[in-house]
Amino acid sequence: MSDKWLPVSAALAAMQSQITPLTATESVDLTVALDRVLAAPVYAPIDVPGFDNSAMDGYAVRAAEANTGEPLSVVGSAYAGHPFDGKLPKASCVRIMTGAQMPADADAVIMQEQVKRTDAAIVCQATVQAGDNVRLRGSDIHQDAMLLTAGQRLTATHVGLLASIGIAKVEVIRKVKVALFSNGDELVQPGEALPSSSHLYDSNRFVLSAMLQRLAVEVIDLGHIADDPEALEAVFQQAMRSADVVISSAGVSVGDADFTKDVMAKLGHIEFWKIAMKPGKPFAFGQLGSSWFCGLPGNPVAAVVTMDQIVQPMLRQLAGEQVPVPTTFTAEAACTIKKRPGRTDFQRGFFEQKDAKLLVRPIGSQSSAVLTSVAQANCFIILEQDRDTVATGETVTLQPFDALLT
Ligand SMILES: Nc1nc2c(c(=O)[nH]1)N[C@H]1C(S)=C(S)[C@@H](COP(=O)(O)OP(=O)(O)OC[C@H]3O[C@@H](n4cnc5c(N)ncnc54)[C@H](O)[C@@H]3O)O[C@H]1N2
Ligand code: MOO
Repeated sequence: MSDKWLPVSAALAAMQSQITPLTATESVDLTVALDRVLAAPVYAPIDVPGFDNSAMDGYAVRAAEANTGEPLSVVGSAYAGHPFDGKLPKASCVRIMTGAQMPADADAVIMQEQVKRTDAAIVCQATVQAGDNVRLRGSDIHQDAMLLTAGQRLTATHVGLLASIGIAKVEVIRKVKVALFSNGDELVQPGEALPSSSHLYDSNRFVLSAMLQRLAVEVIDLGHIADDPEALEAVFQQAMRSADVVISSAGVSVGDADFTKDVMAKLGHIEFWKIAMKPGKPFAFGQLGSSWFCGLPGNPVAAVVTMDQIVQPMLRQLAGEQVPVPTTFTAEAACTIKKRPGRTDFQRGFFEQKDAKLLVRPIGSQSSAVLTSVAQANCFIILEQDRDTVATGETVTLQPFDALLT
C-alpha cells in the first residue's frame, strides 16, 4: 500500500493501468439505450434521407424553366409520404410540401413565398438554382458508413440517429454493478428525526447514488453501516460478492473510528489511500477479490469531488467506454483565489462571459463540509498542485460541471 500522497494524475494513471474493461454484452431496446456503451460499431443499413425530398413548402420545378419568367402550370401535388405520381410535363410544376419526395424530373424547389400564384399556375419571383431546397438522398447518412463506434456512450442524439436508420435494438456492454454504502454512527436517514444534536443526515449515499445514476450503472444500495468493524466486514463481504466496484463513504482517514481502510486491507489489497487533491485527500483504492474498491472520504464535498474526478473515469473505463478527456477552459480569476501549494485544488467556482473574457471566481465556502458550495457553482477551478494563491487577473483552468453535477 502506497502511503504517499499521489498527484491526481498519478492516481488516475494507476487506476487506469489496472482496469480491464468489461466485455460481456447484452442487446437492449433503443428506448432504454440512452447512456449505454456500444459494444460494436454501427454501420448504416440505408441512406438517410432515403430519397431526394423538399426542404420547403413550395413548388418543385426545373430551375431553367423557372427562371424564364413564364408561367408554370401546377400539375399536381406531393405530400410527405404521398409522392407525385408521374412525370413533370414541360413548363409545369408540382405543389410540394416539406419532406415530400421530389418528382423524378424536377431539380429544385421554390418556396411558396417567392412565387405569384394564380388558380392553375405560378410565376417565379426569384432566381432558382438547380438543387435549391432539395435534400439529396444520403446527404445525412450514407449506406454502409460507420455511424457510431464501439465504446461510444449513447447520447440522446445517437438514439435518434439509430432510429433514423431503422435500428430498434443495440448491442451494449453490460451495466457495471456498483455496491454503495455509507458509514458512520452519527448518520441518520432522511425522513427520520435526528435523535440528538450530534447526529446529521446521511447525504453522501444519496448524492453519490444520484451521480452514479447519470453513468447508467446498476447501483446496489447497501444502506448505512455503523462504525463497527464486524458490520463493516459483513457488508464488504456482501458487496464484493455482488458488485464489480464497491464504493464506501467515510472512515478512510486516521481517526479512531475510521475502520474502512483496516477492514478493506484485511479482506483485500489497498493500492493507495492518499491523493494530493483538495478536497479528497483520503481516498482509498484497491482490490477486493475480483471487485474494485473506492473508499471515498466522508466530508460531503470531498465525496462528491472524488466521485466526479477520480471514480467516474474508472467506472467509464470499466464500462468499455472510450473515456473522453474532460473539457477545460482557460479563464481569468475575477478575484484573489486562496491556495496553498501541495495539493491540486478543485475549488467550486462560477464562471461567466464578460465581453470577450471568461471570468471565474470561487463561490461559497471552500470547506469540504459545505455541500451548498457545489450546489451554487457551475464549474471547478482547477489549481495545480504547486500553485500558490492566485491574484486577480491571473489565468486559471476551469472545468465546467459535467453531467454528474448538473
Ligand atoms: N488528523 C487528521 N484528520 C483528518 C485528516 C487528516 O489527514 N488527518 N483528513 C481530513 C480530511 S481532508 C477528510 S476529507 C476527512 C475524511 O474523513 P473520513 O473519510 O474518515 O470520514 P469521517 O471522519 O467519518 O467523516 C468526515 C465528516 O464527514 C461527515 N460524513 C460522513 N459520512 C457522511 C454522510 N454519509 N453524509 C453526510 N456527512 C457525512 C462526518 O460526519 C464528518 O463530519 O478527515 C479529515 N480528518
Ligand atoms: O479531503 Mo478533505 O476534503 O480536504 O476535507
